[in-house]
Amino acid sequence: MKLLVTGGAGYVGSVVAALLLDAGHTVTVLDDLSTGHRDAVPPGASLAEADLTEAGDVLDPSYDAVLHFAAKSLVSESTRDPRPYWRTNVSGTLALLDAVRRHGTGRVVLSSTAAVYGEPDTVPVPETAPALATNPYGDSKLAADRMLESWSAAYGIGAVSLRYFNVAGARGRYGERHDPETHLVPNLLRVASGREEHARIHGTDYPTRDGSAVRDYLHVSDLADAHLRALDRAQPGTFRVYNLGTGSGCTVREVLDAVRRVTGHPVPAVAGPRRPGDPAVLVASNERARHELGWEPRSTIGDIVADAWAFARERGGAR
Ligand SMILES: NC(=O)c1ccc[n+]([C@@H]2O[C@H](COP(=O)([O-])OP(=O)(O)OC[C@H]3O[C@@H](n4cnc5c(N)ncnc54)[C@H](O)[C@@H]3O)[C@@H](O)[C@H]2O)c1
Ligand SMILES: O=c1ccn([C@@H]2O[C@H](COP(=O)(O)OP(=O)(O)O[C@H]3O[C@H](CO)[C@H](O)[C@H](O)[C@H]3O)[C@@H](O)[C@H]2O)c(=O)[nH]1
Repeated sequence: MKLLVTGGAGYVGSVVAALLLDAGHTVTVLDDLSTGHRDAVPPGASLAEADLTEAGDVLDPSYDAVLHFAAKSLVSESTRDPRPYWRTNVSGTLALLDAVRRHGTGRVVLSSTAAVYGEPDTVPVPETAPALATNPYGDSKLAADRMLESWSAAYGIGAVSLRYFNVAGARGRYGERHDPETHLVPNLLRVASGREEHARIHGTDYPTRDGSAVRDYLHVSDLADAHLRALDRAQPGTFRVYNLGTGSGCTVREVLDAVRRVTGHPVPAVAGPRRPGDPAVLVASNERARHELGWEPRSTIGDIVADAWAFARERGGAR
């Protein structure tokens, strides 16, 4: 297939773009390089350095599908300064979907997020859980999700929304390079590599087995595999949502233990207050993705940390 990958210079988009190329697809990356990196675009893909609002100039009728990763995605930043979130995640998605309609692109796969569920009552969280986002990031991603649903119903697009839980790990030379970095695994590895003195545990008074928050950490390679399956199964005029996670969670302290074990470094950590807006427990129910996509996540938290550590060392971040 001929594919447009928005956000393909970013973390998840670059991993998926590399896998799509390996599978024999033709890939154009549309990215403004605001949080992505030119050298993260896999060789073999062409780069259109453009804003999402310029998607109409990049897409043309020869494309079979769009995989849409480009977004602003930091929860706390979205609370402090929501405008870029509505602009990129909603206006940008609208411009992209306008281009999709105009050029008759048949399929769209959207990166969505567990943040659309806010603080869910039911854990593991099924796709049928109420979407009650609790911050502008989640609200804006939910709006994009609903936009795509309406596009599918009205214009016959085969559409899939993949709601990721916590993505981590690396695939070879493709991994997480955010600045600032807020995610747990790369933050812990910065301490292991001697670039930071100590890690921070955001909250130790959650009602969980050790008091720290529980998340469902999914290897980025398992996540990428789900995209190829979703792309393959998208049916004209159908919109389908899938939660993507392993179905079980780790506490922050358990991830810290995995990092100490894998790296062999002590990784000192200090306990701090909860980060505002963080739910206690977020774990995916992945039954729908297993049954309908034939998807099975394979990696453990140990594999995730080992691959992220190899990536960090390759980039010269280790002592
Ligand atoms: N990383 C996670 O844990 C996680 C979890 C849930 C959902 N997601 C979703 O996955 C997607 C990718 O996340 P990521 O972690 O790879 O983020 P990232 O910041 O690494 O990648 C986003 C990419 O989009 C590009 N971009 C941003 N705004 C743009 C614009 N207006 N026009 C063109 N390009 C633009 C950036 O330059 C970057 O390359 C996002 O949609 C995010 O909401 C990520
Ligand atoms: O240095 C750190 C970083 C994180 N945490 C904790 O570790 C857990 C995971 O935090 P991350 O920042 O790695 O990930 P989030 O769960 O906050 O965010 C992820 O899940 C969200 C859904 O709620 C969004 O989808 C978002 O894009 C995605 O990165 C949280 O309990 C957080 O408080 C720490 O204790 N110390």
